[in-house]
Amino acid sequence: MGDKCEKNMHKNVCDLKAMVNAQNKRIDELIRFIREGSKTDIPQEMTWCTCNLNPYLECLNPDILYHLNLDTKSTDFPKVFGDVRFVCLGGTGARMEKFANFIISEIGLKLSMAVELRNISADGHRYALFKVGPVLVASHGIGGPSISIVLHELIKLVHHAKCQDPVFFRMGTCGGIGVEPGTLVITSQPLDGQLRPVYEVVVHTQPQLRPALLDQALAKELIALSNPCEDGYDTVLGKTLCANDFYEGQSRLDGAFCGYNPQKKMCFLQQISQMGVVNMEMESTAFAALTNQAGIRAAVICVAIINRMEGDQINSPTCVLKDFDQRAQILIARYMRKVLFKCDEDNVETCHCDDAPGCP
Ligand SMILES: O=P(O)(O)O[C@H]1O[C@H](CO)[C@@H](O)[C@H]1O
Ligand SMILES: O=c1cc[nH]c(=O)[nH]1
Repeated sequence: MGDKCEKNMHKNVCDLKAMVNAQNKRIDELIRFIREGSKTDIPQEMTWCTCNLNPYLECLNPDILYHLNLDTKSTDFPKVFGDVRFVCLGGTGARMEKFANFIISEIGLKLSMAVELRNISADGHRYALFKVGPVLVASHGIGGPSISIVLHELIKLVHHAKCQDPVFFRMGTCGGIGVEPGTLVITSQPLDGQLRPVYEVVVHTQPQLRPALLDQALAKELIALSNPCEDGYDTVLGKTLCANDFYEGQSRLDGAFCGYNPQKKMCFLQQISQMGVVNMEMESTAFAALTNQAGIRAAVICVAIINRMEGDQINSPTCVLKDFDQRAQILIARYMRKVLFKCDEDNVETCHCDDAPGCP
């Protein structure tokens, strides 16, 4: 009885503490708003501020990031992850491990020969997680629910680690809408299956529509880093349709079920193309909504592995798909070098690499 009472009291104290903290943060925000008023031209949703996060997090001691197999008691988050500046996500563990290896040389990081790249979350058996200096690399599986879970945990990770203004990327594959296979697509606006710029989360039976917003300046910065003549492929900016399914959800004719005909499919693809949609994939709305809610700058870069105007089946040879896979990685590496070494690709001699990790 005494124990139960104590537990209840502890919970009430925790709830009260969380409420007071949340209120204090709101008051701080209000004061800042009154002081700075319209001088502040940074949209609030694009400012990394932990005050947007769940106030109950402060009561968790330890906080267990179950799917990443990490907790704040056995890992010193600020020490291990505090230097993270980029968080890169993609569908599969194997692709993300390759990216982690690629980024080691791309950012001139010197890993001690004795230190092997290690999947930090291997024992969680859900997602892969690698750390390469200031770059955290994770897999997210397929679809909104899967990426949502790993994003909750990664956002908590960067929060607990006190990372400074981290930038998140989703790098993936997609079906192109009227673009050549191999084209790199940077998402300007993700749309859900109903063509709404939102991610729908059902809470207590009620659908909540969260704005699926990406950082437009970051998208433009990435486009500016592409070089179609040298790269040998196009990089385009456009809207992305985020489906909940690979087959019927993307109007394919090759799923196990299909309740429409080829004319209806083409009509749909043309309709979305006219709206400015250039590709389809399956995670961009969740990714944009969660990062936006946390005020984290984020971008989605996917390579088209098929032009859906011309077919449904992915029939490019594995070696071609491997080459396609590298394209988003190359662009993201350019961005990282630009940020870390403060240099333009065209003007390498003006680089300053004082705050770069293990700078050669
Ligand atoms: O290539 P990745 O990043 O895994 O993403 C795309 O590929 C999967 C479907 O094959 C979906 O998850 C889609 O979004
Ligand atoms: O057509 C495609 C290709 C990759 N990923 C998708 O979601 N759709």
